[in-house]
Amino acid sequence: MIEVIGLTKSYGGFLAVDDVSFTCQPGRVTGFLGPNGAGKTTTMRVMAGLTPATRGKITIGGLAYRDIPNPGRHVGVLLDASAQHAGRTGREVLMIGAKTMGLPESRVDEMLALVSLTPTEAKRRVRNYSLGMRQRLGIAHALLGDPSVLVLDEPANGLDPAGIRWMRDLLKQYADRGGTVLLSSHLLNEVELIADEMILIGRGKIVAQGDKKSLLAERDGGTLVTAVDTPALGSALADAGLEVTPAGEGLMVAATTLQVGQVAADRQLVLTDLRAADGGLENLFLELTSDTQRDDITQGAPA
Ligand SMILES: Nc1ncnc2c1ncn2[C@@H]1O[C@H](COP(=O)(O)OP(=O)(O)OP(=O)(O)O)[C@@H](O)[C@H]1O
Repeated sequence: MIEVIGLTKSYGGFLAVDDVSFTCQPGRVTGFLGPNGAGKTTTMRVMAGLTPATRGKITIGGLAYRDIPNPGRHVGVLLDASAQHAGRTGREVLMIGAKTMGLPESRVDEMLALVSLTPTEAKRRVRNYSLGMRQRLGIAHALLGDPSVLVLDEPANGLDPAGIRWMRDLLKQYADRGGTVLLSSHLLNEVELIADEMILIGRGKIVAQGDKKSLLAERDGGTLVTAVDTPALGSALADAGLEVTPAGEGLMVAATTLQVGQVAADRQLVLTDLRAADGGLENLFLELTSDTQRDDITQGAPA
């Protein structure tokens, strides 16, 4: 379990992360979402002991990262896939990791196979890797010590659609086996299918958090409906006391799909479309972060 407790990180007078608290549970994939510069990487850097917190703390399994013995055996971290030594081969990168953690060479081969880096690719120097290959190598490195917690910053960056699906399946299976996963992204649709829990951050502050279903359910979505005779349906819905507004070809109704379908059935009106207007997570994300976007450069300048 990862616990972030009242984390604040300032650079000079600039607050990059402002009193952030959340928990990542075992068996769940937690998506850490926010626009560019929201504070995701900063939070993860504190998590991995790379930068000290100004206030508050982060514990993993009850301990600060720096206090975990042989941390790679407990926490797999991928913060910047391009941060590897460019002159080393992929295999060498993993071999050094394995030696540091006291793992056998066979573990390196297992991980290379897991992330689909071929023996020929593994012998190539990292400087000649594509971004997608670097991400795969980074994921292999994070998984090397068979940790129970994974912290991944923008792991889908540079992966092609098949690669994104592969990663999604890998992380889901990892969580299904009881692992804790925290992954960040500034692109919602990338994590929408992976994450069970969502932490939305904007301008260093958490703007929403919870499981994906309840985040969506909290919204006053309404129903989008279209009929063969849409004007007749509009009158029927208004007669039933429901609030109706035109929306494209159809109508937006402040009611559930069941209520709308019932009115249509009572009047024997044929529907061509009936769906909950949840707006998708992308809209939720834009809505929740709209007033926390870094569009004010005078506030965005670190001291
Ligand atoms: N070492 C530093 N010194 C000064 N400011 C910093 C430093 N590191 C990060 N910041 C600032 O803190 C803010 C948050 O940055 P961070 O990298 O955590 O954002 P992010 O959410 O990961 O964004 P992105 O999606 O673009 O990666 C930014 O305004 C950034 O410029």
